[in-house]
Amino acid sequence: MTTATALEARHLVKDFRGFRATNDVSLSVREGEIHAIIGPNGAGKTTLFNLLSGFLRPTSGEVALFGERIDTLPPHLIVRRGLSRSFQISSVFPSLTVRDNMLVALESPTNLPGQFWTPLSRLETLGPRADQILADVGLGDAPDRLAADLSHGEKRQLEIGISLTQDPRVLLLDEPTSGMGSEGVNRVIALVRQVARGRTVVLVEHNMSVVSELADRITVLQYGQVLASGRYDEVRRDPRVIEAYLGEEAHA
Ligand SMILES: Nc1ncnc2c1ncn2[C@@H]1O[C@H](COP(=O)(O)OP(=O)(O)OP(=O)(O)O)[C@@H](O)[C@H]1O
Repeated sequence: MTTATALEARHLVKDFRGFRATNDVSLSVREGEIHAIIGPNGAGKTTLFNLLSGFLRPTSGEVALFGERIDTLPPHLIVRRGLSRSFQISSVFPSLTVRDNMLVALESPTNLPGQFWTPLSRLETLGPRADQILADVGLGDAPDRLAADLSHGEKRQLEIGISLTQDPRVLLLDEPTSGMGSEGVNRVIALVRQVARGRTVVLVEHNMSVVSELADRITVLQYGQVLASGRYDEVRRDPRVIEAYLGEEAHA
């Protein structure tokens, strides 16, 4: 049985005033897999993420979602096609409760056709959906807490919950464990596994133990180029990858 390609980059190039941050990157993410993008600082991971989600336009090359080009679309239309990315914590409104944050996300313009304000009755129908997603991301017992009072890890849970309001087929997560202690990291690993059920996940991640726990396949970037791509256990043995990035860890 062949697996469909969910997300594909074809010869992507991104230049910033003469500096080539993304250099002929081709990458294929299969439907249903967890795919990690790794690489040293400055390798071009964030730039690639921005290209995949439409927040940057490529200088050349293409991005395709389930076989259809999306690199010419604005981000909100890419979301409607089924690709959603977690934003940094800034997408959370600190002065709202956890549940109200979910309601705001559920009634955002990408979820509802053009209406600036939402009638109370509509918000009420969104409530059960908000509660379900909060339960899925492990915040089912915290609906009335102010987002400002959440721990760093809980904010990331809420943030992932917000990206799930779009019910994406492909979810992009940008360093979901950054700044967390081991307890938070373990919680996020479990959460990513849970949200990956029935969808495709692409994540940028620095923590190699998280990558080894979660990723079916990885793509290693260096100097804006793909150094290696494939199954985690194969790629970690690639001498070029050991040399460039994994270092001591790969010898362990
Ligand atoms: N808007 C921009 N203008 C100019 N240069 C940029 C811009 N965005 C990124 N760069 C450069 O492109 C290169 C890749 O940056 P990018 O943030 O994509 O790397 P990264 O792998 O995500 O790094 P990190 O792990 O440190 O987050 C860096 O040298 C960076 O300075």
